[in-house]
Amino acid sequence: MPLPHVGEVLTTPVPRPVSMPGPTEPTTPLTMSKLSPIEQSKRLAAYIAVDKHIFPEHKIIGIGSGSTVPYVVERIVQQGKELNKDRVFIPTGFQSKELIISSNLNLGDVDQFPTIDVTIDGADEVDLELNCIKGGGACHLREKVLAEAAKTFILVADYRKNVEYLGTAFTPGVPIEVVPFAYAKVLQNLHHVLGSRTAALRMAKAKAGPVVSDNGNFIIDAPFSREEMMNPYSVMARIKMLTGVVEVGLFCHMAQAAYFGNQDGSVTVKRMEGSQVVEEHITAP
Ligand SMILES: O=C[C@H](O)[C@H](O)[C@H](O)COP(=O)(O)O
Repeated sequence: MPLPHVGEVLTTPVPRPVSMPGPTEPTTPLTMSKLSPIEQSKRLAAYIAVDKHIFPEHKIIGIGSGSTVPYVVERIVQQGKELNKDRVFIPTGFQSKELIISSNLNLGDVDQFPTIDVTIDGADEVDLELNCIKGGGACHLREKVLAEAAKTFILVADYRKNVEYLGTAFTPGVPIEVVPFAYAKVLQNLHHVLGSRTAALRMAKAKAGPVVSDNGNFIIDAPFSREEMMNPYSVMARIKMLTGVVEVGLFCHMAQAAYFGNQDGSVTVKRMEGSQVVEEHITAP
């Protein structure tokens, strides 16, 4: 599949649920669909990230979680059955597992494939150095394993997630997965030792009691000050030292690039070039 160039008009079939068969679809400019502006920007970021990073030689592909990732899978499906028949897709949780199955893609797991060619995932926020907060959907343990397993780890998001410092727009705090029997002690340590005074157990919305992750664990959301979040690696390391913590939703120095769909139909790309992050804009009218 040819890569889009800066300024190129991207055209694509009108989106439909990936599992829904249909006649040959008309080609419509990406930004002229019936999706809301936010959904359009998510889709734009996802499509360009797939076009730029998922090549025919990539056979083991990690699929992240969240509301942007369905567009990643949609674009992968558009690469065609011939390319996808020899590929294996590794999910980061229940949602992406269902997505892979319903898209008729081959499902695998990271214990069979501990080395992944490319993982593409969403993010709750991404900072200037490509550090990010993940775990707004409680999937960050598996997501981090798949990010580490990947030769290339790519983030996709809409423009609201593109920030200077983590914790700017995503305010619930750092998601922390903890083993259930240790949650009260971890909370106490967060409040009194690490100074996250409002850290709280994440409660379920349509169930009495706490959110339970795909791994059977609880989630704590722990806010930290702007000053502390300017050094997310240090925050992550201190949380990770607390006994009972399984994983922290701060991904530091892991992503090679992040794609943000903008409201004007362009995509902002931040990518590592050596040890520097460079930024460019791709226009997809
Ligand atoms: O646990 C959830 C994941 O880290 C998601 O990738 C993250 O919350 C972003 O999701 P969305 O694309 O829906 O904003």
